[in-house]
Amino acid sequence: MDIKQLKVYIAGHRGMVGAAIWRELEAKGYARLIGKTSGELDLRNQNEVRAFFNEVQPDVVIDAAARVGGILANDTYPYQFLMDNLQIQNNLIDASYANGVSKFIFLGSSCIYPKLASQPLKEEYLLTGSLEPTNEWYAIAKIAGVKACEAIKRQYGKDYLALMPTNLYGPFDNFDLNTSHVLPAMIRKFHEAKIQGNLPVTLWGSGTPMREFLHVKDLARAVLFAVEGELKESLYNVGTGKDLTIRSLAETIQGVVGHRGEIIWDSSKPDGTPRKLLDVSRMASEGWQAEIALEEGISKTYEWFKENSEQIKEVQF
Ligand SMILES: NC(=O)C1=CN([C@@H]2O[C@H](COP(=O)(O)OP(=O)(O)OC[C@H]3O[C@@H](n4cnc5c(N)ncnc54)[C@H](OP(=O)(O)O)[C@@H]3O)[C@@H](O)[C@H]2O)C=CC1
Ligand SMILES: C[C@H]1O[C@H](OP(=O)(O)OP(=O)(O)OC[C@H]2O[C@@H](n3cnc4c(=O)[nH]c(N)nc43)[C@H](O)[C@@H]2O)[C@@H](O)[C@@H](O)C1=O
Repeated sequence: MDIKQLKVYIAGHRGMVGAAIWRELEAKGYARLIGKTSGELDLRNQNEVRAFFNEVQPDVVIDAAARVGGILANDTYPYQFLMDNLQIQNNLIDASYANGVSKFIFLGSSCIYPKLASQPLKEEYLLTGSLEPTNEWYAIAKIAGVKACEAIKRQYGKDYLALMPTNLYGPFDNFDLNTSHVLPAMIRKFHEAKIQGNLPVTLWGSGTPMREFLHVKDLARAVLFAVEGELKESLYNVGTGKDLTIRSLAETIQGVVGHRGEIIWDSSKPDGTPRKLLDVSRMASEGWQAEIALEEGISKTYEWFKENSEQIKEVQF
């Protein structure tokens, strides 16, 4: 059968990641994509999810639905980050298994690895140490998802796997200053400060933590690669393999935006994990690597932000 005729359900297709995967698959000719908003189908509700799978019978499921947010949101709403994510992924994985879905792709996050693990982070470092406290709730849910896919693959030989992306950014990101991740927050803060006459910009923490950033189009390419390929393992890191300090990121974004004011570091806000650089050699050995350089990706995202500033997404809990 032509793989492009498979029914592919993208859970969370309106989010930054789900929408990018939808665009990627659509552009490659996938003709039977399925998506439901959270208003149409609350994935925390097991009965609704079971009924949906019984009716639609997808062949492939991509789980890009989750409770997602930056460091402050994770730290402020531990119960939602733990429970919503467990419920969403358990319902999706179990309904997929029960309905004979042949391929399931689960998206986790690089925060699943121990806070102080050696760098770069290899897949086998999972569960070898304590987690970063600001996001341990979310990380524990994501680890359960990784393990559920691994268990199905091991016990039933099914192609259920987990991709662990590093910090992502791109069009349709969340630009709410309380709940967003750092990169969209910096774009918005520097842009708004610039148009108000280069006012000072306040950023969080010390600026010393290091982070790795992947453009969401690259992640969507990795998901397509996993849909079309037979990846051997059940867990793959997905990143660029390069990181930088938050201070350097700020200077890069300040340059792209053209802001000429002061930067103030608010030490009352958390730094989070000191470093979480992914070892991307496992994905590279399968034949996939990132393509979009950070500065190019930031410039494109800033252009998108300016063109869509009337309708930018602000996710509030
Ligand atoms: N953003 C990042 O930096 C990173 C993200 N990831 C992972 O990528 C995935 C997607 O993240 P991202 O696109 O950034 O997040 P978004 O917040 O942009 O999108 C999340 C999507 O999940 C859906 N969703 C949330 N709760 C429910 C629910 N109860 N029922 C149905 N749908 C629900 C939302 O649907 P609706 O819009 O209809 O409400 C939304 O479209 C997540 O698994 C995340 O862990 C991994 C690493 C980094
Ligand atoms: C993807 C990943 O995302 C989260 O982890 P995080 O990487 O720590 O998150 P972040 O992007 O919000 O911050 C990165 C760094 O940047 C600093 N920082 C400076 N100024 C701002 C600022 O204005 N906003 C934000 N949000 N951070 C700022 C901030 O203090 C921190 O040092 C987890 O949810 C985790 O679960 C997860 O998976």
